[in-house]
Amino acid sequence: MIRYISTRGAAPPVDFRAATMAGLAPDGGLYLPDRLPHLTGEDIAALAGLDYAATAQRIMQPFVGDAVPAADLLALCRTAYGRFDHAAVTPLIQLDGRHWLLELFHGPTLAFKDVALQLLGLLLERFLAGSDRHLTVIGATSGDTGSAAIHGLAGIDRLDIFMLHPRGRVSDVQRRQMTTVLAPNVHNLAIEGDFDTAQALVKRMFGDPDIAGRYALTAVNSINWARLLAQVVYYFYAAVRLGAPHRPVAFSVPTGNFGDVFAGYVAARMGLPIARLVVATNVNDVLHRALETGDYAPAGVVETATPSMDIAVSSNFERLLFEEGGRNGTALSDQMADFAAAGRVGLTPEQRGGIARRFASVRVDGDEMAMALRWAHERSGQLIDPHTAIGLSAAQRIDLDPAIPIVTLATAHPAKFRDAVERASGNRPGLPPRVGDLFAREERCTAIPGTYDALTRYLREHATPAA
Ligand SMILES: N[C@@H](CCOP(=O)(O)O)C(=O)O
Repeated sequence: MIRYISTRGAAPPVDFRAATMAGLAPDGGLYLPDRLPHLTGEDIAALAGLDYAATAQRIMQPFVGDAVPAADLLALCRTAYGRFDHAAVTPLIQLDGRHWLLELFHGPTLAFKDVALQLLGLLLERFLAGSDRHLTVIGATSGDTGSAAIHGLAGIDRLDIFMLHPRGRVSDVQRRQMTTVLAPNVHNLAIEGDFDTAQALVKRMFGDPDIAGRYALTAVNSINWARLLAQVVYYFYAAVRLGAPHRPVAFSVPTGNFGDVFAGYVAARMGLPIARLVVATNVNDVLHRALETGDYAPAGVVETATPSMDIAVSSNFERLLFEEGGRNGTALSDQMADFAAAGRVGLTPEQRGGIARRFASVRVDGDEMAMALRWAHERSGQLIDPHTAIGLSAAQRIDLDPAIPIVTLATAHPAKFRDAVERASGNRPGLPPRVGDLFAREERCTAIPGTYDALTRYLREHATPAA
């Protein structure tokens, strides 16, 4: 059975249930499976006959093991993906002979995060039902994770969620999707600072014995392995529909925290013929620079029309460094300590070589994003969101055999970023029926300074201790 090990090598291996409920490993590392199951060409071809929920169960079961029996996992997937308003759950849209969009935004909060967080909510609810524990979910969001997590976890018994977003730096739709959920277990905190301020505060809490010892903390950001696992599924689902295993497919992924594209890497390592994974960044380009130069050196973040990607420190890059560094927890732990001390770290030749075999990267600025957005609109009559346009622009510029189809992950519905879409295209997307009365709903949110003291004070006043 698959066990979960920490990238930092100093935490005991655990099963899927424990890894999911913990979020982050106790040594500060990120959980990864101790081995990846391999799918043969025949296994992959057999996925063609399955719908989305059945594909999800088939891909995830080896990772989940007996933490959830097969029939139950399938039922959870049917419930989670039954909440999407497209029969294909994640439909593929063709733009031209080569370019495709994989629409991941048909869930309750109109972003790809729903694919994982609808299921994660159900998994946490099930795991809690079989225990006498209370969980405190603590998360940081630049807009999409927060709304998807809140919609996945609102109302769950014995679970509270504290979601930090950078005040004034998320779109009005993103904010309201969070702050209009008034369930008593939901706490929205608007902090002074940017997403990295919020993410650093959250990570610090996990390493603080005073806090982590008092509350059973868990994470719903992509540092939680279960988030990524659910995202591996749509790479298989899309590639099979485009001819895998007989034809390789490339993916272009707009990314900030490296979670979504790392899920594609996992799919490739499991045997899916992925010709290339394109890391598409906006001008906050730490990932592009790391891939180009081998120097992982976060810099200050500037505000852009693609706020979900306005991130300096990319949490899941640690997972890639672990995988491509020979899965050596001690070496990775030293590398991360150097990173913490110097604020930058050099990749080893082994890491650079491994990464170059699977990934390419493109930095896309605001004008290039707007051009891709307009191109998609002219080509398909469809508005795309600015993050998707970053991915599409990168896909158009990548040097790849033209016979290989390239799928851009359409990570959010354009209505989530109405102002930016209108600025780029002159067209304002309407709000889909799902969120039609969003602007008439009451909001609840607490503004706090972006300091550890302010956050822990709030938590002590509002969270439930573990025992
Ligand atoms: N873009 C994200 C930032 C957090 O990413 P996650 O995938 O680690 O949850 C957001 O929308 O909040």
